[in-house]
Amino acid sequence: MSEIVKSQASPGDVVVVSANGNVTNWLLALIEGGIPSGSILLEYFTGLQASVGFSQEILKQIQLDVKAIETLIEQSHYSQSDVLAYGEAWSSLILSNVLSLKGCKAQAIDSCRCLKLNTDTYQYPFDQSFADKALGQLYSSEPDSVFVVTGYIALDQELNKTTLGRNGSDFSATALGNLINAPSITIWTDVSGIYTADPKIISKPLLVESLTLCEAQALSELGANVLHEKTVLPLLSYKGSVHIKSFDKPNEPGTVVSQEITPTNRVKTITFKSKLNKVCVHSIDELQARRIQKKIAEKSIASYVNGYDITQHKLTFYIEKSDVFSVTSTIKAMQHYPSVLLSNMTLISLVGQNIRQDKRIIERFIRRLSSFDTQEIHYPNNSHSLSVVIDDEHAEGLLRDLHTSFFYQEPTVPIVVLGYGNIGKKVIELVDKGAERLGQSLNRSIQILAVANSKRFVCESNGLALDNIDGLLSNGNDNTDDQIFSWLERYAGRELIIVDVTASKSISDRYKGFAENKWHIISANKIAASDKDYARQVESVLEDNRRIWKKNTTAGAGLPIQASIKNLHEAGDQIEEVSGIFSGSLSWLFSEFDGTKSFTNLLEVAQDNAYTEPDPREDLSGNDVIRKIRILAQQLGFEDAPEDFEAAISDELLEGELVEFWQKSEAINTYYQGLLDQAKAKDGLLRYIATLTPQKLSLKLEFIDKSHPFASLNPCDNVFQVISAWYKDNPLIIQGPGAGREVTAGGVLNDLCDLLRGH
Ligand SMILES: NC(=O)C1=CN([C@@H]2O[C@H](COP(=O)(O)OP(=O)(O)OC[C@H]3O[C@@H](n4cnc5c(N)ncnc54)[C@H](O)[C@@H]3O)[C@@H](O)[C@H]2O)C=CC1
Ligand SMILES: N[C@@H](CC=O)C(=O)O
Repeated sequence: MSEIVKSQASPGDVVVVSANGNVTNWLLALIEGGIPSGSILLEYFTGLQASVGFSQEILKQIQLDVKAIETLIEQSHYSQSDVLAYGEAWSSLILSNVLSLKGCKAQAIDSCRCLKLNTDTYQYPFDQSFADKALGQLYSSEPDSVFVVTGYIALDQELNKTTLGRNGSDFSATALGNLINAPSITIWTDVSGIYTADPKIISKPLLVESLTLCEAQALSELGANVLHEKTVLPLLSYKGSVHIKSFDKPNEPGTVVSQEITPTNRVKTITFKSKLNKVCVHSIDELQARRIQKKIAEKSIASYVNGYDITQHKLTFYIEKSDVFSVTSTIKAMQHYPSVLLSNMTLISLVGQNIRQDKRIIERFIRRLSSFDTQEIHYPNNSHSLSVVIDDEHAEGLLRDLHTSFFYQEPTVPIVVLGYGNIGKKVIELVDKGAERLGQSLNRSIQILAVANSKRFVCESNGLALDNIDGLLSNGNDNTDDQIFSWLERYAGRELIIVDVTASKSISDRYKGFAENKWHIISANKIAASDKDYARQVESVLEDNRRIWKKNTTAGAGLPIQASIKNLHEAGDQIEEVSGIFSGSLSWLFSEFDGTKSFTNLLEVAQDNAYTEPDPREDLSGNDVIRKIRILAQQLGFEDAPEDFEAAISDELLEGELVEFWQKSEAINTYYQGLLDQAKAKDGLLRYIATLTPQKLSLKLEFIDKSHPFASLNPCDNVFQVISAWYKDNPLIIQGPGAGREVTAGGVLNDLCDLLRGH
């Protein structure tokens, strides 16, 4: 902690400390007779001194203090607060000493010098003028020091030391921050901030980046551990920002709470409070009910789902099991008769500013509850939360269901199509035709929010009308500098699917950003997926954010080669080799090219049929197949094998710009006529064959025999021959069209369905 303070604090900053480790519990145990002496404290601080290296004088002081505490307790001459206050006092002495030893001038300050409560309860506010005077003196006498102030302790109205209850140090910190008008307050804790749900129950929940004050308050009232109700009280009048950060990962951004945060009107987090008991007090009027609630609050006991039934004259609420005795005796002392109706109940609440004003959120919440046997739904007084009570046994299941529903799935999934060429147009046409049926079968509707080509984009938050995208695009917004992404910023953090049907490197370079924005990706574009290091980074961010990257069409268009490899792997097969013809355009060209039409004529037809890449040289050079090989190699675990790739054309024919390429038609035709002649001479066929093994990734232009398994293909077919432990003597063959508008767009739709099903 001292390293964090040293690197982050400047002279004049206030650091509020709580007691080290278990010290408060041990002091309490000493008072209550749970432990006979303070030797455990002495052992602890001796060990701490050895590891942290604070001065021997402080250790001696602590030893004297522990002796004095033992004597006080023996003679029963003590107040509990006085004894408990030692924990924080020792912390502040140790931290200020360690900081000074590290060259950061620091002063230990007793918070009773500056924090005085105005009331005799734990309620805010503290005395501003008392704090101003004390802190003014401190600042003028020690202008170049960091002040290490004891948390948890303050003076009460009669100037007696008092403790501030559970999470008292955080309370002291926000109170002091507010009193001194600090621009920001950081609460250092053992978690990286506030999560969308308890990480002990939900694996890898999402970090909540920011909370409005209303959200923080609602959260704290629902018993959130990181943000206690009292901690939030001073923030109601505080103008700065509060950061909740982890001392283990100080460079991570954590969660920020501030009045400045713009409300998103969405569910930000789901709280979970288990082991609750329901208490009921019958035959009381509303005033008596309020008195009971006030008394319980004064005892610093949290009660939830408080409700007074005017017709039945009864008050009901939930409390933690450990508070039952204290609460029931308090109520009995007020001459009322409480009964404990239910035990082992859990309160689960959605929190987000104004969520109760959103009918869709309420409906979705109720729909999720319908498959669970819940006790009661509660609509708290504020409009920022929505709660349900369920028995402990079924609570985790409900939390998981709600968490998936509210953080990983939108009821209407927004889709953005990047690329409006051969494949993009067909994808939109298929979505337009099939969206309703798709929505029904998946129980989630889909909506295309935006479509872009390299020049223009169109967008509509409520979904574009898909029957006239051409018309819309002709008057669309400028996209020459990828301006669509400025518009898309509003969807950062929300579930959205990017469909990349461009062949663009600049779009591929944005995949990591898509993943960081918590967007799913479906790509037909092969560039990102074929770069193994980049693909790994993208996958890792997506996994952390529980998002999916589907890329089936990047090899074999609509053929299920990637899914088959994955299934065989998962089922335990060992794939030894995958070989075949992976280029749809070259497969078509080598089938059709018999010398009657020129090669470049056929190449133009292949381009019109959308078999080639936007730039057909990518096919002839081998680049397109090389990308497919690299994509499959990653799935096979062969990605580090040496590569031996050969182009399907000579290098000089590829030189220059695309227009120059077409100007070289004659030379290109002569080149391919030469290859055809060679094939005929051998009574063979020309094929561009890829082979993947753990030892080698290769791509070769070959003359094969007419009886070869890769000889009899339909024009444009791809063939994948898989040899594995299970398919050894008789290989698995996946064969069919490997390029074209329908098959590829159909493959993209398949990916979309799989993605929406969570595969
Ligand atoms: N044609 C096929 O059979 C198959 C194609 N693919 C892949 O699908 C992708 C698209 O192929 P086609 O539709 O044939 O290409 P295309 O050239 O017809 O369409 C590409 C579209 O992307 C747009 N674009 C380029 N840069 C952009 C940017 N920065 N932002 C937004 N849009 C941008 C272009 O304006 C164009 O509308 C390629 O990556 C290709 O490798 C994958 C499997 C099969
Ligand atoms: N240009 C590609 C299209 C599919 O990926 C090919 O020829 O196979």
